Amino acid sequence: MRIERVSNTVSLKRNIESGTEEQQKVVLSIISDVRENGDSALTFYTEKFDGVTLNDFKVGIAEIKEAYAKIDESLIQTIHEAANNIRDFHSRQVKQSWIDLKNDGTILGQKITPLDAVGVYVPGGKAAYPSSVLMNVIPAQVAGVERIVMVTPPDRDGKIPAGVLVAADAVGVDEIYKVGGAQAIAALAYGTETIKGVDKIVGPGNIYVALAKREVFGHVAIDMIAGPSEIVVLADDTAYANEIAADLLSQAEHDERAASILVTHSIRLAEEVSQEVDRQLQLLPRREIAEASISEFGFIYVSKDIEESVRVVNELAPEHLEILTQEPMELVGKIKHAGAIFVGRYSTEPVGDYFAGPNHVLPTNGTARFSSPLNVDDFTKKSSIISYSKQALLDNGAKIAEFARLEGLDAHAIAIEERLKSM
Ligand SMILES: NC(=O)c1ccc[n+]([C@@H]2O[C@H](COP(=O)([O-])OP(=O)(O)OC[C@H]3O[C@@H](n4cnc5c(N)ncnc54)[C@H](O)[C@@H]3O)[C@@H](O)[C@H]2O)c1
Ligand SMILES: N[C@H](CO)Cc1c[nH]c[nH+]1
Ligand SMILES: [Zn+2]
Repeated sequence: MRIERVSNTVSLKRNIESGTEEQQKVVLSIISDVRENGDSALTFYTEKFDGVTLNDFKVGIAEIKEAYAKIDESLIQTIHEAANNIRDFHSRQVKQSWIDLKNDGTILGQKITPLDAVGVYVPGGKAAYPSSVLMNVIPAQVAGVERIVMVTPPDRDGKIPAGVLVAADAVGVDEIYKVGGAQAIAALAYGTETIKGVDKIVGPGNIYVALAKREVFGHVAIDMIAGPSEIVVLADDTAYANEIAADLLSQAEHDERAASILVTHSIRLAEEVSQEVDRQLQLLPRREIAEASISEFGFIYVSKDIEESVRVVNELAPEHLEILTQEPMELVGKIKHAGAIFVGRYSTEPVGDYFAGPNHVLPTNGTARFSSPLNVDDFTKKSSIISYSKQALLDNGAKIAEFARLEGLDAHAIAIEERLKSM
């Protein structure tokens, strides 16, 4: 793994969300085809990209039963346990509607309402992600969303991976369609004969999914454009090279464009981790993916001291940050930008991917500077409540009318003045 000794420009940005011109064209034409031809376009693109002809996209009870038969009972229990942890964590994010009664009788407030219908995209091309089912569905349920629709691409046998179906069933998703890619996003946004449209689409996916989400944004809401996984490890001399290497590779195996970075002021650790990464790489089943990711987007940044390490981490604004130093908790306050912060040796990143409770759908590509992990608020919206009292209008009406005239909006002012006349 490449070691860099202090460079001034550190960035994780990979500018992949815009895709190539060709990919943009493909996505636009898929979306317009689905808008025009509905289910028959879904059939066409499922044949073309997933290599299977489906007469019915909806997953039935028989398929779910079949899935259960393929998964060990202990694993089903683990899925339930993870779901409980995720539900517990997200329950703490729930915000209440509120009202404020002023002395003059005015009532101001904020009403929080769950979205009516949400579409969850579960990626299914290179790997199956039962954990992503839990991470996307549970916060929507906690928010109170009534209709949750899951879409995911079928395999060449026209099936959905058993783990994905079991996870969906474990949390009570009952509307599941075997369709993936840009065509699934278009169906969720605009609806087809089989799939009724939703209000918001969440969930990660490849470049076709990301471009399609960006394209339908405005007609429906989206959560974020989540790019390939990223991990930054901030470590000092007390950390273990073999553990850091394993953690770096845990994200590298997701995608050829994943980014795995170590930031440390220990040259000894940098050299040991570099060798360990090369050694452990050879043992991985998904070696080709991890190798491509490490060689193109992975590096070790050797800083002057721990302060510089912290500065570099904030500049990177990574999706995942692990702090592996002697007193890791002491550094947490200094981290301004990171999607999820894993503190100390026992908080290896996969603990968060699967089980601890916080969401694993996180901002990537430096967007942790201004955005947050997927959370319950993503599935609600707020309405303001204004109930002005007679006294409040008497006290403030003239000022408001004057303000309206500053904008040249006489009808606004008159709406106030008509009332003041009769008071
Ligand atoms: N951020 C997270 O929480 C998180 C979680 C899980 C996965 N991921 C990421 O999601 C991504 C999943 O990507 P994936 O490809 O494995 O699955 P995917 O489900 O996103 O994409 C598969 C679909 O892409 C479409 N497609 C493939 N080739 C195409 C082409 N040439 N033209 C048009 N459409 C085409 C097909 O319809 C196919 O069904 C990975 O980058 C992974 O790292 C992120
Ligand atoms: N690390 C991924 C998000 O970047 C999420 C995931 C799902 N399964 C394993 N990992
Ligand atoms: Zn992961």
